[in-house]
Amino acid sequence: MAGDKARVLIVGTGGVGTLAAYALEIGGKATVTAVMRSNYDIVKEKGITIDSIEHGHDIKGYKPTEIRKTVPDVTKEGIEPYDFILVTTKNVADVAPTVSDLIAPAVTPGKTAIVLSQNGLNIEKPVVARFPKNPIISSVSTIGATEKEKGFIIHDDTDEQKIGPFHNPGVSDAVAEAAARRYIDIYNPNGKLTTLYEPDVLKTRWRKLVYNASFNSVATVLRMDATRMRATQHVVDDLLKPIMREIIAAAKACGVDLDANLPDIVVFNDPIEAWFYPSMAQDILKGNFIEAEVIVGEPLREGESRGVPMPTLRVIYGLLKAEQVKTKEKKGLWKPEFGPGHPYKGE
Ligand SMILES: NC(=O)C1=CN([C@@H]2O[C@H](COP(=O)(O)OP(=O)(O)OC[C@H]3O[C@@H](n4cnc5c(N)ncnc54)[C@H](OP(=O)(O)O)[C@@H]3O)[C@@H](O)[C@H]2O)C=CC1
Ligand SMILES: CC(C)(CO)C(=O)C(=O)O
Repeated sequence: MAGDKARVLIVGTGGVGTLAAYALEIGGKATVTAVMRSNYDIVKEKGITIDSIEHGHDIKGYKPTEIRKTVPDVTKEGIEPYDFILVTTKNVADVAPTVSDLIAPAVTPGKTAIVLSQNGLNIEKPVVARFPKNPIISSVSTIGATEKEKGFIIHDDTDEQKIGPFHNPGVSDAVAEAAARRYIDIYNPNGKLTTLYEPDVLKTRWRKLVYNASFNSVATVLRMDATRMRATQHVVDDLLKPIMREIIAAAKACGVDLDANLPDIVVFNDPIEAWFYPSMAQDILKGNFIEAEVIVGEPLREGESRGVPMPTLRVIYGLLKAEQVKTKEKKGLWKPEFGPGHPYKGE
C-alpha cells in the first residue's frame, strides 16, 4: 500500500543515487522522488538504462516515481514531509551550495532523517549543526556505480554499505538508531544486498579513507588508473603507502585504532586487471569539481591539529586544491587576484 511506504527524496541522482532509487523502489517499501540536474531531460523522456551486476544487465526505461529538477520546498509547496532525504551528490565542501543549503527546503525539522551516502570525513558535522532535531544517518559505501552517459548507469561492484547513526545531540540515541535500521530495512528488505548496521561509522569512515585519501588523490594528481599506480614502485612506496600510514596515525590521534598492516593489504586489494580510476580521478577527467576537502583536507586538519606529521598528504592537498582552482577558473568562478599587502587573495 502506497500509504505505508517511506517517502524518500534523493538529491544527486548519478551513479550511487540511481542505484539507491532502484533498490528502494524494487524493494517495495519506499517511494522515491529524485532530484536530477544535467540528466533530467533525457531521463524524463527515456528513463534510465541500468547495467547492474546485482539487479540485472538489461534494465531500460526506469523512472523513479517522481523526477524533479529542483529540491522541493515542503512548506511552500505544501508537500507531505519526507521520511528520508538521501544525499548522493559529490561532497564538494569548497564549492557552493553546501549539502545543508541544498537540502534545507526539503527538511522537516524533527521528522526527516538525513542519510549521507558520500565519501569523506566529517561530512555529518555541518548537517548536525544545521538540523539539530533530525536524525543523521551515515552510509559508507563501496558500490561501483558510474554514470557513463547521461541516463546510463553501469553498476560493476556489489552494493555494500555500512550504515549507522551519527550522533546528533538533539536526537535521542534510540530514535537515531531506529531511523538507521528503518533505512536499512527499506533499502534492502529481501537481504539481497549487503547493507549492514554499523554503530561506529566514524571508524568505518577513517578505514575507508586509507584507500580514498591515497588512491583517489594520487590518481587525480597523476591522471593514472589504480592498476598502473600499483605497478609503479615510486607511486606505491613514496606516495600511496606513506599517505596510508599518515591517515592511520591521524586516526589514532583521534582515538580510532586501525590495523597498522592496512597499507600492505589495501595497496593490493583491487583486482590487478581492473584498470580502474577512483571516483575523484574520474571527476577531474570529466572536468568536474573534486571531493578534496572531505577526502584529504578534513583528515589532514584532524591529524595536524593533534601534532601528527602528515607531509605527504599536505603536498597532495596543495596539489588538489590547485586543481580545484583550475576547475573553478574554467567554470568562471575564480580569477587570479591579489589583495593589498598579500601575495595572493583567497583560495
Ligand atoms: N560511484 C561510486 O561507485 C562510489 C561513490 N561514492 C561516493 O558517493 C557519492 C556519490 O558519488 P557518485 O554517485 O559516483 O557521483 P556522481 O557524480 O555520479 O553523481 C552525483 C550526482 O549529483 C548531482 N548533483 C551534484 N550537485 C547537485 C546539485 N547542487 N543539485 C542537484 N544535483 C546535483 C550530479 O548532477 P550533475 O551530473 O549535473 O553534476 C550527479 O547527478 C560521492 O561522495 C562518492 O565519493 C562512494 C563509493 C563508491
Ligand atoms: C573504494 C571506491 C573505489 C569504491 O567504492 C571509492 O570509494 C571511490 O572510487 O571513490
